[in-house]
Amino acid sequence: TVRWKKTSLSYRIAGRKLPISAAKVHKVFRAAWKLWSSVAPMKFRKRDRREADIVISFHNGDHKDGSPFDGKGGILAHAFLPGSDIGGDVHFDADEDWSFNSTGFSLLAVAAHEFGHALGLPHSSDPGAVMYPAYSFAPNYELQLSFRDVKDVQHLYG
Ligand SMILES: CC(C)C[C@H](C(=O)NO)C(=O)N[C@@H](CC(N)=O)C(=O)NCc1cccc(N)c1
Ligand SMILES: [Zn+2]
Repeated sequence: TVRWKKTSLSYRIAGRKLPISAAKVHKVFRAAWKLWSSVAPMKFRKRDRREADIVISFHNGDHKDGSPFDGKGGILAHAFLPGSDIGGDVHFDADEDWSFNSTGFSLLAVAAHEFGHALGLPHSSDPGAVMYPAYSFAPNYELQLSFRDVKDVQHLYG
């Protein structure tokens, strides 16, 4: 299993292609990190310096990392497992209708899922898990980690 050797990680939101207001995106990402840091001894700090551990960005189609996006629907985002350079980075498909309410794809739900991958978590077979492969809409206030998510992240970092 691949995991970070340190418990304090920095993340940077790169690029200008934010589909929605930067303030809202920052708020959603902080909330998504909080889901994981509330059950594992990890700290996540936003850093604007280049050498952040985790770089988060939005891209359309082929963005030269070997895993091109596919327009609306289908692949929503992907993340690289812990490691240097691109390790831990998270890419969101800029062609999706990202949203904070009931329409479109919930940026919070997808971020929580991708951040799980960035911590080293694979997909989980538990349909209620944030790490379940397929997206299922839940209102933001209802989004929470399943027992399986907690067990899996504590297995890595607990
Ligand atoms: C093979 C992977 C690159 C697929 C990609 C994924 O799992 N990224 O982490 C992905 O975007 N999967 C879609 C599958 C789909 N279109 O239903 C997804 O929704 N993943 C993100 C997601 C978001 C929120 C919750 C869950 N369970 C999954
Ligand atoms: Zn996934």
